[in-house]
Amino acid sequence: MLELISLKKTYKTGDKALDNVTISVPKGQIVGLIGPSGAGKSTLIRCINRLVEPTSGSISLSGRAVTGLGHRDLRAMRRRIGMIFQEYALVERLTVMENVLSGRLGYVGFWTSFTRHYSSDDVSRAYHLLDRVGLLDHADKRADALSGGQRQRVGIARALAQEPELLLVDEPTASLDPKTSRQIMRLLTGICAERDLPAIVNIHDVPLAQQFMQRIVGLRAGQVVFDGAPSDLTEDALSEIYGAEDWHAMRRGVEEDMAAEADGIAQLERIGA
Ligand SMILES: Nc1ncnc2c1ncn2[C@@H]1O[C@H](COP(=O)(O)OP(=O)(O)OP(=O)(O)O)[C@@H](O)[C@H]1O
Repeated sequence: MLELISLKKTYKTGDKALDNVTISVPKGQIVGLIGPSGAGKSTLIRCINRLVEPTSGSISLSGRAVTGLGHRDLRAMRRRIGMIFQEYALVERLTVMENVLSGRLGYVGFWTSFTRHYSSDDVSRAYHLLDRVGLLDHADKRADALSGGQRQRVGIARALAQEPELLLVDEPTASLDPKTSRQIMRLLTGICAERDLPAIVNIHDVPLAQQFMQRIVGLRAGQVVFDGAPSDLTEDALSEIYGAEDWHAMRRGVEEDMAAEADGIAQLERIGA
């Protein structure tokens, strides 16, 4: 269980990015964080693993405090939190396998990280994860030879190699086309369900959030203005979160895209492919 209590963040510039955020996320729950640009979504994600230092409030994971930890304990705590980024953050010249194994770096000593001789347990775990994300045949490819969707699969496998207790996911599909985005969301939610892993996903695409998230938290100007099931995300609730921003445009886009995808499948079926 992740617990955030009265979390506040005011940057040195005076920008109030988070204003009294209180939420808890039980094991296995996958929460979509939505809101307009500047609402504080990235700040919230980054406060949880203290890449950004909260101004006040408390954070705990499985009953253990995250706020107030010194350097050493913070490093140990960060192992327990897997992070998946929009831009994948892979090491381009390393192989898929090496990128996944780098998820173990928080656990190994300096010499292992320097020589990159991982234990056979680490290697077999990495193979297992590559199989789960559908990349077993690509283990020896360099990361820069992969498509966007494949790169995000490596990002997911690397985060899981840490054996995290929580996943923080920052706009995982922002650089992907709609069909690949849905495949990635399906993979991510499937993995969280299998492992009873809680996740917070910063997702700017409302229809995608509604389709895949179990719970949605809407932020506006650093405050939680919606917290509920995707089915409760009515037009009024969306107006409350987004104000004048045109979220209708996003919804139209996804409907057109899903219709095109269904059309393509029907055509393939007609020609017997
Ligand atoms: N490093 C920083 N220094 C000063 N202000 C910042 C910093 N990072 C973010 N902010 C401010 O904090 C507020 C919240 O920003 P944040 O990036 O968390 O929002 P967001 O909801 O993730 O936006 P987006 O969807 O555009 O990424 C904004 O007003 C932003 O300008």
